[in-house]
Amino acid sequence: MAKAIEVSDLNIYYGKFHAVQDVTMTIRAKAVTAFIGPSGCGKSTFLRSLNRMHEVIPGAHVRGTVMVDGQSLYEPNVDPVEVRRRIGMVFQRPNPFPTMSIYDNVLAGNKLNAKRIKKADADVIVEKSLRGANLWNEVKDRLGKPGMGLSGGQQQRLCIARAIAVEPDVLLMDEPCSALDPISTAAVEDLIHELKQNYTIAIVTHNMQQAARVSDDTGFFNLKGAGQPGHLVEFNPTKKVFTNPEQKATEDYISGRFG
Ligand SMILES: Nc1ncnc2c1ncn2[C@@H]1O[C@H](COP(=O)(O)OP(=O)(O)OP(=O)(O)O)[C@@H](O)[C@H]1O
Repeated sequence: MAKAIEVSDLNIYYGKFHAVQDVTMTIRAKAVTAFIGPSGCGKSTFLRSLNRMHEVIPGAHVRGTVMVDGQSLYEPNVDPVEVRRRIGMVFQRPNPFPTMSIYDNVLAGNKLNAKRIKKADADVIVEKSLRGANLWNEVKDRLGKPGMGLSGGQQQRLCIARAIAVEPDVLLMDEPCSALDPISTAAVEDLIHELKQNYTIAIVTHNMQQAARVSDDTGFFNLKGAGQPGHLVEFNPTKKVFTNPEQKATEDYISGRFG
């Protein structure tokens, strides 16, 4: 079930380095939220803090709160592994498990999270997830073949199938199309559009046309200067950000005057 994420006064650190400062926003359920901004402003760091992926780096920590469905993700009694199941992630480079079949790739997350899954149940999950990722028709006759044998765009949709197979509440995507050709990019963008009917989606993208095409809300992050933390300059409906931004810095960025 799609859930909203409420972020309040979030500060993110790598050891002593303050990477992201004071972010407050609501990421709406069943909508796509894009994060844009120049390199190094903390978009990926912020995205990874939303499912506690950030803290796998030694010394990385946050101050502030991230609430999903009324529960704070950073409370001491919350299991980060469970958080990452509920809030899935798709990365820049498609990363199917190279030795696994397409079928087993889809189930990889389920097998990590559960005990044994009956074959009949597994078949249902695989078909549903591949259909959800718009990949079923292309792979249904070769489910036993390696995931690595697919094209880059198909591999990325396989990774999306793997992410949705565990039925998360939220999908985080970190530049999911940056390694893809335009046709595969269009397929993934279409898929994002369909997935938002059931999921809350947050996406980091360098491509402003992509943010404008796929997202409902956009957050523009910026840096005050080298060595300074990134911060959220503007968070508004995408239409507003791209046609009538509130902040001059946003307008400068989207019109290509810097970044
Ligand atoms: N593992 C890490 N250890 C220490 N500092 C890091 C680490 N990862 C990122 N940083 C620093 O945190 C800041 C934000 O980086 P981040 O990758 O989140 O930015 P970004 O906006 O996603 O950049 P890009 O668009 O280039 O991917 C940068 O100063 C970066 O050098």
